[in-house]
Amino acid sequence: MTMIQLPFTKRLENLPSQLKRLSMLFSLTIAILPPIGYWNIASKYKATQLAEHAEQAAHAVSKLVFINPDAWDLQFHHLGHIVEQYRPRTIETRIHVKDLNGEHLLLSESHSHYDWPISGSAEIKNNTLTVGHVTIESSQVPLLLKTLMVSALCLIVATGFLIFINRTSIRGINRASSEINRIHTELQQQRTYLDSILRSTENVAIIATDSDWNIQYYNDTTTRLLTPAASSLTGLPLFKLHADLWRNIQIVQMNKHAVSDNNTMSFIFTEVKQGHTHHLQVHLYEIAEGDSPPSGYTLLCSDITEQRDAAAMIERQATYDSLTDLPNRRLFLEQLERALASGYRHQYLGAVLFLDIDNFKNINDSLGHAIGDLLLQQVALRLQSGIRKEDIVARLGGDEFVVLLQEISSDENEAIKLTQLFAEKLGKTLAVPYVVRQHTLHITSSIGISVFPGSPSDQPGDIMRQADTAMYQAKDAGRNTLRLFLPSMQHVANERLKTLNDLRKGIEHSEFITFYQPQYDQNGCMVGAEALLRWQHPQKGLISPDNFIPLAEESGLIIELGAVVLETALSNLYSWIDSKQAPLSFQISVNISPLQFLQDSFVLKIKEALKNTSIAPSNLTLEITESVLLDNAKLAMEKIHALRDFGVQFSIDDFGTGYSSLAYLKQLSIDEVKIDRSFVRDILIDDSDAALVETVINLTSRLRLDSVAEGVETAAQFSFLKNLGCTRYQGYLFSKPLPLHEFKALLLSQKNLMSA
Ligand SMILES: Nc1nc2c(ncn2[C@@H]2O[C@@H]3COP(=O)(O)O[C@H]4[C@@H](O)[C@H](n5cnc6c(=O)[nH]c(N)nc65)O[C@@H]4COP(=O)(O)O[C@H]3[C@H]2O)c(=O)[nH]1
Repeated sequence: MTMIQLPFTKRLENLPSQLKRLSMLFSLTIAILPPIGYWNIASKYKATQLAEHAEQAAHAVSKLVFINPDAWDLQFHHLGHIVEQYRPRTIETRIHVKDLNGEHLLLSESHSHYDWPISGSAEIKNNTLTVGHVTIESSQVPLLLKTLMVSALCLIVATGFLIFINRTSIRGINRASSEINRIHTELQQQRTYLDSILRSTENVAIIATDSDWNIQYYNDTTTRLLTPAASSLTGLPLFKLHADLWRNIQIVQMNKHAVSDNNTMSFIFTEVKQGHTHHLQVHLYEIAEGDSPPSGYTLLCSDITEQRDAAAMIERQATYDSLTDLPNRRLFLEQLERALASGYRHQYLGAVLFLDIDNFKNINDSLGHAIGDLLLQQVALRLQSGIRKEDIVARLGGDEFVVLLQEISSDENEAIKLTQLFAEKLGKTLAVPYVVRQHTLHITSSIGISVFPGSPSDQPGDIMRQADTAMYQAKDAGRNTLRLFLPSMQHVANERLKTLNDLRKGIEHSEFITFYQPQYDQNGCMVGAEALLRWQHPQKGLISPDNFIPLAEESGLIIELGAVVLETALSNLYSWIDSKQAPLSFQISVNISPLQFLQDSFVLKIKEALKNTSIAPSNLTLEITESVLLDNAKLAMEKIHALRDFGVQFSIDDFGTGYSSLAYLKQLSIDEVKIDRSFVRDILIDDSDAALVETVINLTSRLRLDSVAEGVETAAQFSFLKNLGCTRYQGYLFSKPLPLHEFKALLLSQKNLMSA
């Protein structure tokens, strides 16, 4: 950056002193030259005058010599008379007439003082012979006095001139100079200010050119941003600074109307420097007055690479899932919209596969989110490698994935067949065991398929909903399967959504009540009861748990419901024991859903519930299913141990229906095993069921565990089980699950029976 130079101000500053010197010189000249000139001229004139008079006098004397050559020098009187005639009248003079030997013949004086004389002399001739001289002298003192007077006059004039020059011109110049200096200082300040502004625009290269695109000004950023070859750019044509940028400017100028706003043109220039892509935002301003051609151009270039990268990153974050790097719901819906339009146009069918990992929540909750996340990443990779290039796989969130298959076939049957085959293959690919850290995980998936376009009015949201509905159908059908969306499913999906809303409202309005089903020992004594949930729906009446527990588990609402049952059952037990309706040892069994059990705060919540209701921990039996023990046995056992140490009892519910192995039972730190009612039901007709029940009872007795037979409906079943050594019984033979008041009545009758 260069500062404004004002050379004339420097010269102007020097002007007064120069003028002063000049005027002094001039005054000196005025003071000196005229007197000298006067002196010279006047003295020369006087000398000439004296010489002329001397000449005339000598001539007159020469005539006398001619007449009397021998005695002329004795005729003093006559000589005196002659020379007197030629004496200058205006000045005082002394006339000498001398013979050839220099002897004075005559000395005639008109005045007595002749200091510092000047003289004029002429020869007296006798024919050609010089016989003497006439010399006329005069004093130079009067001339000197006059010269001094002239000098004095000139001095006055010179002094006056000096004073005049000083008073007028020099002061004026000084004033003008200081005014110019002030303006200059102001300009400098403004320039400095502007410079600092220009400098502060660190990321903006500013270049000003003349009308021929030669650089007139540039800031420091220019050299950094455009890395020119030349060290100084001033005067350099713009195309030499950056040939590619120059080409862009030319193109922009050609398409001025398309990109310009009055005299401003903007464009983005992209270049690759050392393997990195850089984006420059360029603003080009024409410097022009009205319609006149531009007198120059200003270019502002700023590096917007970072902003662009950030925008691209934000765009990516908005459209991609950060965990799996798959497209997210938004991007998927956009692609689906395009696929719908194109499929409809070209009469090709496509499909959306809605995929959900079965029981993923259990993995996530039991092994931790980190393992869950790693598993999802592996699932994403398998899905991606299993699709064609033109298909898209996206993650909607959690363990939900969607696959978009485009242009499968123009024939509907063919499209459905191919999609089903593809979905089956995908399901198998996903079922291959995963190794995540030290865990080997087995998963299955439920897949819902929607083939599109069904109707021209189909929107992406409709297709997604249909695939989602089909996926839920697959889940309901026992998981690890796939379902194709059928219009009838929509009704089921709507019902499901409605039930979920009702469920939420039901919790809010305390529509859930607890029933109690008694449990008996071998002697027919009531020793405990199982708390069973019911939904007292305002319109639909009493709803059985089989109709809402699965949905409550899927939606997580089971946690709230489970807490309600636990609290209600414990506080009721307290009042029964307190009122002596039930013995101190009376056992209350409460079902615990896997989701409840997997909660980190589970142990704490159970302890708190017991403390809040003042129930001894040994009165509470928690019924858990085997599945909670399978996924993360270590953590499950830790929780069981913590609560057993506290005194709480544990029961394995639905024993025999899942993966239960009798060997495994040994390692479980539990108190009882509940034999599922499906085995009890057929115990007298199915030998294998009878054998299994017998084995379970034998084992539990050897392990000193209680065995509870569920669903005992007949006396025959009861006696068969009793013979096998089953310790407790629950079933319609004794009582159905009862509402509180009926159960209390049952307790009372039992008490009366005992005391009778
Ligand atoms: N056919 C027949 N059935 C009998 C007989 N004796 C009892 N039952 C039924 O067997 C089920 C026993 O409960 P479960 O195995 O824990 O099975 C329960 C349990 O898994 C779940 N459930 C019920 N209440 C709760 C709860 O509070 N929390 C949780 N997490 N699940 C619950 O719902 C399931 C069904 O409960 P319910 O419909 O009450 O069905 C009850 C009961 O009514 C019989 O002799 N014959």
